[in-house]
Amino acid sequence: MITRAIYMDNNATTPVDPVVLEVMLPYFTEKFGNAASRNHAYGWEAEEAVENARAQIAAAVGADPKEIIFTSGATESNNLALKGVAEVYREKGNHIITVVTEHKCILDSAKYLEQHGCRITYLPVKPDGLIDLAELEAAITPETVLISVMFANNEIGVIQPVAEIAKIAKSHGVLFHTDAAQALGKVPIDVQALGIDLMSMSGHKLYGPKGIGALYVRRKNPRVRLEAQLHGGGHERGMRSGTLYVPLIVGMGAAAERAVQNLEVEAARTRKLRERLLEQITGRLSEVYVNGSLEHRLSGNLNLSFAFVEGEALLMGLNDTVALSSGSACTSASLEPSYVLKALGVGDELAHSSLRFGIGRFNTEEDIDRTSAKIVEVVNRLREMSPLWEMHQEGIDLKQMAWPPTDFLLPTAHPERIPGHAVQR
Ligand SMILES: Cc1ncc(COP(=O)(O)O)c(C=O)c1O
Repeated sequence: MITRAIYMDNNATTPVDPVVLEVMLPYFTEKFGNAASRNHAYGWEAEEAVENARAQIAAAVGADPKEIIFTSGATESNNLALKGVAEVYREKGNHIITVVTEHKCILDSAKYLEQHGCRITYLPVKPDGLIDLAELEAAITPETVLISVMFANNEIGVIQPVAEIAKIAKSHGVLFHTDAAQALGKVPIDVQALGIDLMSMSGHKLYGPKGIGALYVRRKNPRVRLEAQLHGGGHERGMRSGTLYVPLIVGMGAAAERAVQNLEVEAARTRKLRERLLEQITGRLSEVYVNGSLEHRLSGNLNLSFAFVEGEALLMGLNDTVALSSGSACTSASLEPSYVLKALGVGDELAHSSLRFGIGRFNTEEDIDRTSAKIVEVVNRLREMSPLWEMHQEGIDLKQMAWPPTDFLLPTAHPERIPGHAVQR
């Protein structure tokens, strides 16, 4: 019998919760109507299900149901937010501010807009992954129409100061968009209290299905206007045409409702699991570093660099036991080190030696114990094969040598940058 590896890559995607699947199933079979069919019960039934899901999502984030637009996922929501705002507000200005550590779908949308007459400011981040609010404010000009800063990062889980960003944006009359694909269901979100104008969400990050997402678009104070990016039957108040995928919408609604109901308890549980994992790993291995702030972070996320070990080799040694991502493989098919880790100032070698742990709803203490035991075993085995590790153990100062390259897997390339967060033992 093949035993499946533990799944601990919940920032990449989450399994559909069986309770959510149960709610979705009838909409694939007997309740198959088109939500836009106004002439018969099949259509009415589908429309009712869509509106129920819209209300569930709105309630999960403190919005009005009319402010929720269904899309195919956070990628589409982010494209619609950036391009939709840029087109409508062009008369006011053409400047957008975002951050270097955003998801590629924000960065690539920004790049596209740059090719079409927009000016984009890409804010840097501090070594802990947070933006500098003074730098944000200084970047605003009379031409600025939008600030887009992600709620929580997909690689390092770092949570940005969203309420403060919104306040700055509002005081300058600039719209504020946040990509909350990773945050929804893990961090309490109230778009009114936080002052968010547009917010992207995704079904498959919160134990709902893939291929479905939503965009929150504020209707009052201010009323945000958007240029549609998909034209057709005028669905979703004309902002996103296309026949609604009812089963997925129903699934996302149920998933959002369930995620926020159990939010506090689940966040505390996953935080404890993360602490257990970190303690077990750093208690038994030296030269392990935490990437990004531990304080301002999603409870289930951990991103670690293991000096003197190559991340891909580490993953290969682990993948019969646990499914994780590395800081080099997750961004693209190439083995470029993660641009997010590089933005924190992590050297190439330590970025290449990083692993992302995404602890989720179905992980247990036993998963943590098995994962840490295997990591310790594989890291020790790989380090034993490394001549650099041997030299390091003998106390040879590798920095003083002409060979190897100066920052080659040296812990000194990385620590001290995050006081209190670099775990060195
Ligand atoms: C922060 C963030 N934004 C956007 C996306 C894209 O979401 P989707 O897969 O729903 O298009 C992801 C998923 O990887 C993400 O983590």
